Amino acid sequence: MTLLSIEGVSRKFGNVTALSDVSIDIQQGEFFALLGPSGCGKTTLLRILAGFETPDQGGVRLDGTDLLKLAPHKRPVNLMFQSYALFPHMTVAKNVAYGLERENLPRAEIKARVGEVLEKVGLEPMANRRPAQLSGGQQQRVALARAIVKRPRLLLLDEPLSALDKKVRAEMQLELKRLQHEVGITFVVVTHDQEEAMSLADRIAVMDQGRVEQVDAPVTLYDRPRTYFVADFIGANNLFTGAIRGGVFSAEGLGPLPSKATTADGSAALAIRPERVRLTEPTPGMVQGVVVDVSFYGGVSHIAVEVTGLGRKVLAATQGSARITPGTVVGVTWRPEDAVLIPN
Ligand SMILES: Nc1ncnc2c1ncn2[C@@H]1O[C@H](COP(=O)(O)OP(=O)(O)OP(=O)(O)O)[C@@H](O)[C@H]1O
Repeated sequence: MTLLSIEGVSRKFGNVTALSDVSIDIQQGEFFALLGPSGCGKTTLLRILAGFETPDQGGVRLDGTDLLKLAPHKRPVNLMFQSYALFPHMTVAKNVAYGLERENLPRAEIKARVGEVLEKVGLEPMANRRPAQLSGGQQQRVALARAIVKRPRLLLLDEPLSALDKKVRAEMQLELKRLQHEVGITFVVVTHDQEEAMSLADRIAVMDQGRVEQVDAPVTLYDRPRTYFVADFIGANNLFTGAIRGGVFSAEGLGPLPSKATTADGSAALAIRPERVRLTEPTPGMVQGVVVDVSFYGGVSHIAVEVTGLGRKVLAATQGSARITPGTVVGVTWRPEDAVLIPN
């Protein structure tokens, strides 16, 4: 069931186009991510949903009602900020109760709801502490508790984990996912960190320069990128530009490459993941190159091959430590079905 419909939203600031005809449907109960490089417009879109920004064109519906007509505080939407914005002089419990107290709910109900939420985020034993007496990860949980205690239909999270160090961040990712499942609230998270988006979200909208490039599940974005930008942005990839003629893809400077062309003739790109690249004995007609670097990253090895005629390296990845040394001349190939063709 669609909860949120973003329909043809555009926004300009002077001559900068922050959003250009953005349309996205977000499902009830979904963990959704807006992912893209700095300046792609994701924060602007989040601010439009929260009500701090208005689009020049387009509409936004939540549960079928026009969200843009509602003032920010009237929207069944909560925004969790990057900086947690906790009140330093209030206890954890007070911080969480604050939003409910402002709604003048009965004391008993506030107490029950705060207790329930603190238990969910594992902070009950710390209910009487002040934010300064908590770790970064615990402060994060308070912020989250404060956002979900009001039971919004939609929770917006702006780079929620960027202030945490790597280890705490990994823990909080799992925690966020678990909590989202448990409370069943639809989450929309903004991030420029693709690993974070991939590990958290059910679906991701990849954005670039104010446009939505692709909306899909993480695995689909990885395996079947539909645009050059997505193929390049999500994970490591080897990309070749060229053209499809008569069902065969030929790369500029290299000639035909293994692929199964199902798309029409015309200019296109070919993407092949490093883990799909096979390095073999070179045979005539095969793409060839010289191994220039072998790096072991605990579990996987990355092998860089300077490809003849390309003036550029191709990256291969293998499990374990690679039994190949720099200077070796190799053939570079892959199974045709592993190559992704992206028409221009
Ligand atoms: N209030 C504003 N006035 C002028 N330009 C703005 C304003 N807000 C955003 N922009 C511009 O609009 C574009 C999109 O900005 P936005 O903050 O939405 O991007 P972002 O993807 O969230 O980037 P970041 O990850 O750096 O926050 C940028 O070029 C930005 O400079």
